[in-house]
Amino acid sequence: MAAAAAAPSATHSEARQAAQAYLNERLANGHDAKLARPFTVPDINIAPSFSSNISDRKAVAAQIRDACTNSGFFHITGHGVPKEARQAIINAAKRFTKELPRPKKESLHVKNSKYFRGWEPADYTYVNPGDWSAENAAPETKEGFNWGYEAGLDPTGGDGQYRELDGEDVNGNVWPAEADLPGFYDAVKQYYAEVLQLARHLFRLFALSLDLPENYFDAMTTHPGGIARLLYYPPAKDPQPLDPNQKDKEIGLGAHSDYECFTILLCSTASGLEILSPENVWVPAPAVEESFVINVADFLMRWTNGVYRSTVHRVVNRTTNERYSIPFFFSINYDQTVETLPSCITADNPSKYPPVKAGEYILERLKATAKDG
Ligand SMILES: O=C(O)CCC(=O)C(=O)O
Ligand SMILES: [Fe+2]
Repeated sequence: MAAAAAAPSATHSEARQAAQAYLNERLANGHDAKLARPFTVPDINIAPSFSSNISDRKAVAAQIRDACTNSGFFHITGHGVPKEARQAIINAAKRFTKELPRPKKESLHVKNSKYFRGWEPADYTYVNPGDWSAENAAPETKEGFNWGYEAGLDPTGGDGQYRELDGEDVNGNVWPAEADLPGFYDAVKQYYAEVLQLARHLFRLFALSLDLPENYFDAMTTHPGGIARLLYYPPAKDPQPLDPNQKDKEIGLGAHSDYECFTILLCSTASGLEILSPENVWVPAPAVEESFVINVADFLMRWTNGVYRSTVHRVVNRTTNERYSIPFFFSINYDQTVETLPSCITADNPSKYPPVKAGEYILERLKATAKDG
């Protein structure tokens, strides 16, 4: 059953504690893990998935299933998102970071948003959320700007039913004034429209990959959650090569797993993203030209009863170059309550999770990473 009308939601603490426990467990264990096969981030050309022939679409879906049950990360090429839109959003990230004066950024400060939208300064988040009050707590080096879905960014025009993370009939986005950053909103809109439609397409492939009808998620993504961020990582002051025995001091973004269903990530430069293998080794995600990185996030892991893997990752800029990235975290309609997907329940793997409303789960996870959360 996908939608459960009167089903109770999971408690907030369940969402928070399960996620923290998972992260702790992943960071602490794994040295003895025996892998059935190498941990890889495969390249998947999804061009055949746009074919009218179902067997072509199923062939791509099979590759996605393989990646999601192994590393939980893959690259896609053949996605059809134009180069101009990708360049324009990287440029928008640079302009927001470098051209918007500090007082204008302050007026968009994320601390003023109960939905975590707006400007997130570098010292606002900590490498290990939870220890931010400890004396030696290290701030992350990244700076960012967050926004979410709004019907005006959706090429379908939406269905008029968007609800915020807490179910409110409002939209929590905040934007710089057009006069302060001319053309910024347009670049965001052009890119967001592209990745939103790509995400809906990918969800159809996820459905096939999970032995569900291809349109299984369509009605759940008519006014979906879709938080995106412009991220800036400053050059390393003291660049250090990746070394499992050394403790990195300059962490751009601390170890975490993403919260929603899956992430579509665009990066300006090759290096920086590192993925934690089951043996507890940080593996650099290799850059693939023209590609996006796709990774499974926690809500989908939960929804698939753990069949699909949400994998811990972090970002360390080990170069003296600036790094920009644009993650897009795709969710379903925030007001949708879900139960474990039927194709992921077997006699050996009974449902592990109670029903949960998408927005409530994600809001709780966002609160847990914030300073005052
Ligand atoms: O900047 C990146 O490459 C990854 C960002 C990321 O993991 C996140 O924002 O969750
Ligand atoms: Fe992430």
